[in-house]
Amino acid sequence: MPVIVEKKYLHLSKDEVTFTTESGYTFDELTIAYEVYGEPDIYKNNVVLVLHALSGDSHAAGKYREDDKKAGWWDGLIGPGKYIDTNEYCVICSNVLGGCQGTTGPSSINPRTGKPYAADFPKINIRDMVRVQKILLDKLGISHLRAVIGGSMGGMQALEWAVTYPTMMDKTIVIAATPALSPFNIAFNYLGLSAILNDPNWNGGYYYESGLKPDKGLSLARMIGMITYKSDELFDVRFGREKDPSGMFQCERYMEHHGQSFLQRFDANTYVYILRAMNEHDISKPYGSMKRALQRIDSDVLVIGIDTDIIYPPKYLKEFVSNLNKVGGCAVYKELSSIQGHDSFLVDIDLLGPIVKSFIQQEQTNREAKIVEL
Ligand SMILES: CC(=O)SCCNC(=O)CCNC(=O)[C@H](O)C(C)(C)COP(=O)(O)OP(=O)(O)OC[C@H]1O[C@@H](n2cnc3c(N)ncnc32)[C@H](O)[C@@H]1OP(=O)(O)O
Ligand SMILES: N[C@@H](CCO)C(=O)O
Repeated sequence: MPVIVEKKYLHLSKDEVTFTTESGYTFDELTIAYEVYGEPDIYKNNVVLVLHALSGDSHAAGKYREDDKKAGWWDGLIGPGKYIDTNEYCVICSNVLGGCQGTTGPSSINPRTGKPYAADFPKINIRDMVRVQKILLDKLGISHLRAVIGGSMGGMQALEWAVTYPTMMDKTIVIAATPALSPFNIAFNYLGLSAILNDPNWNGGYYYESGLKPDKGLSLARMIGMITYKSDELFDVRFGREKDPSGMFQCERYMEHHGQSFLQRFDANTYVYILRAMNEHDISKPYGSMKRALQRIDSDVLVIGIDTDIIYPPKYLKEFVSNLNKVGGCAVYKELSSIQGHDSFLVDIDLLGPIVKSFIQQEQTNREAKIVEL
């Protein structure tokens, strides 16, 4: 029997919104889409905040209806008796600011114009996303987190959480992400951005009312992204050089499928805003140096790399762990060995799950003892 879950919305009206982006825009209204799995304990001390990646959403686990074709994107990890056991923990996941799955984003109606924000949506960054999640937790009365966890852009948010609100969580789990986005990733993102921005229907982002969407650009951007989330070995094993009856390579069909199906669930403006937010990701920015940013981290940190990840190679993740420990942090590195590439964290749940489970359950390091040791 699937766990039936409900998507909820926190709507903040003009009188209630106090959120200003780092770029200086104050929203007149804000909606945050979120889901909750499990129950908070009486002290609300068992909450795990899950942060989604680029194309994810608040639907991390369960099904909305029994006959849904698919469950949430981390359903293998989260649920009763699963690695993040919702009999023990209360898991919360929300759609990011700028998203297109219920939280205010470029396709939402701008109350100042009565039309979608489109390119009038303000510039956002990963810290803005995190500050909006903090508003949600405040409204839910949650002031302490057992853990924050996320992969890829979710890992960037987890890091920002650890630096921005360092005493709020016991544990931070960062999967396949780095403290600042690498130039290699920025270059790949440039291809995705170029695909959308050069689509004849782009119209500077103001395409909602024309009925003509920049679908070609968005599907090309997704296909470019998909290659970076996989691995050479995976494609070799899965598709080889096989063709379908029409003469198309299976790997080409696969790309085509993902490019087309993305159009059913994603908005081109959200893609552009989120890629730009990822490009700016750098936890050191508000603090003047990486060392100062790392010194703020107070939680135990688990960093998980993937040996075949071409966009977040393990060497950067190990370097981050080493730098954090050098400034008195308490970080460990674990690696998944998988042919799945970057997407391993979404696919290899039985490799990832035991590592996550034991880390969340472990006692938090005694920080006072640590300070004395230093
Ligand atoms: C952390 C986050 O929040 S991310 C949110 C989750 N992300 C997504 O849902 C994004 C879309 N999905 C994906 O990227 C992947 O499905 C993952 C990463 C979630 C899982 O990866 P995998 O289990 O390897 O799935 P895979 O990459 O094979 O994709 C399966 C799809 O490809 C299709 N497919 C597989 N082989 C072929 C082929 N030769 N030709 C055409 N289509 C193919 C399948 O029919 C299936 O289609 P469907 O998704 O429409 O049902
Ligand atoms: N494949 C995942 C991870 C990207 O980093 C996604 O689409 O969000």
